[in-house]
Amino acid sequence: MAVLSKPAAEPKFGFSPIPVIDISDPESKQAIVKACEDFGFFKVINHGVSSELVSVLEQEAVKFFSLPKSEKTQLAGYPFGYGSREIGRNGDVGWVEYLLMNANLDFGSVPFPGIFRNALSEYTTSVKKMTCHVLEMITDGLGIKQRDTLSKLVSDSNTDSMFRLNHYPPCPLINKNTNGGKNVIGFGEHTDPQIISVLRSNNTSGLQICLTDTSWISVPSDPSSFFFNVCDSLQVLTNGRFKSVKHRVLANSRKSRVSMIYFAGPSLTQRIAPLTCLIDNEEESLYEEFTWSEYKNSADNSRLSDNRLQQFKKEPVNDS
Ligand SMILES: C=C1C[C@]23C[C@@]1(O)CC[C@H]2[C@@]12CC[C@H](O)[C@@](C)(C(=O)O1)[C@H]2[C@@H]3C(=O)O
Ligand SMILES: O=C(O)CCC(=O)C(=O)O
Ligand SMILES: [Fe+2]
Repeated sequence: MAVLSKPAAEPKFGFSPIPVIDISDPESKQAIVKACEDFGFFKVINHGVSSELVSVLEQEAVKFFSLPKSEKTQLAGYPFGYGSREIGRNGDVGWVEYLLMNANLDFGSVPFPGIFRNALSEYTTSVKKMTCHVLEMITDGLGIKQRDTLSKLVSDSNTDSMFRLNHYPPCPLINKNTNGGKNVIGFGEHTDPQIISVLRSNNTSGLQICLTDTSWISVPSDPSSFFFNVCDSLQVLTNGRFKSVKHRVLANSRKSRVSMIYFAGPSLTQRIAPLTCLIDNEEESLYEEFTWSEYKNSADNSRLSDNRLQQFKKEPVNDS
């Protein structure tokens, strides 16, 4: 598979610079805002999501991915269902298989064992609650009076939030003798289009975030924590103050990686534009308004690594 890239730089000082936020402490709200500005990424601890629930969901996901390919592909379909190697429908590939679904699905109706369906339903409910709590800490930290300004965008049962289970099998292509020690891409570089995404994985590393256009840093795995990722729509809502972080996953030669990601998105009709309460008198709005449905359609027609916000950037106004 043509998913090889140059070897990645490892973190430089042997420690991880990724901000760690204790969300049980209300004082953390400024630290979250700073993390969203500097990294577009942070790790959350003391989150209140049951570790038992997480481990049941992971076990059920592992069982699902170990089914014969014919059984898994019965669920195939874009954009909801099982996929293998192909990501999206525009030619992207990775060393990954996945289940992708609307997070507000009636899980009672999906053709999985009861224990899997219940875990999906309880996990998405619990992670959504945590996400709304974090979004409220962010609005507080930004000094926005109405605490639910962001959380209300993702809290309804009609939102277009998504849930994804990814499985990266051990990759035999990673071998110094046969591929010169190059990386194999599990999930290619991209930003997430939604508002905020919440990732949890097993103990296998592979996730990297891009801080500048050239330097990738590895995110040490931590199965008991959640990683929050600022997405494109939150970059727009904050008029570029928060950064939608570019990220990717590298395959591992020996261990499989299982990740679960909740993409908190708005309803299809929601209008996305910089929040007026965040724009100072002299400041210009950097983005044209769009509806989530417009943005999603254009995202679905793009390649993974495309800069999807580019077409919504306003031309700078020249005063002179
Ligand atoms: C190549 C693609 C896959 C993707 C839709 C797209 O056309 C561009 C955005 C991709 C992405 C990245 C974040 C999420 O994993 C995802 C579900 C999303 O909302 O946007 C995927 C899309 C997908 O896998 O369908
Ligand atoms: O699987 C992962 O760890 C990250 C995958 C990802 O970025 C995505 O599905 O959008
Ligand atoms: Fe992503």
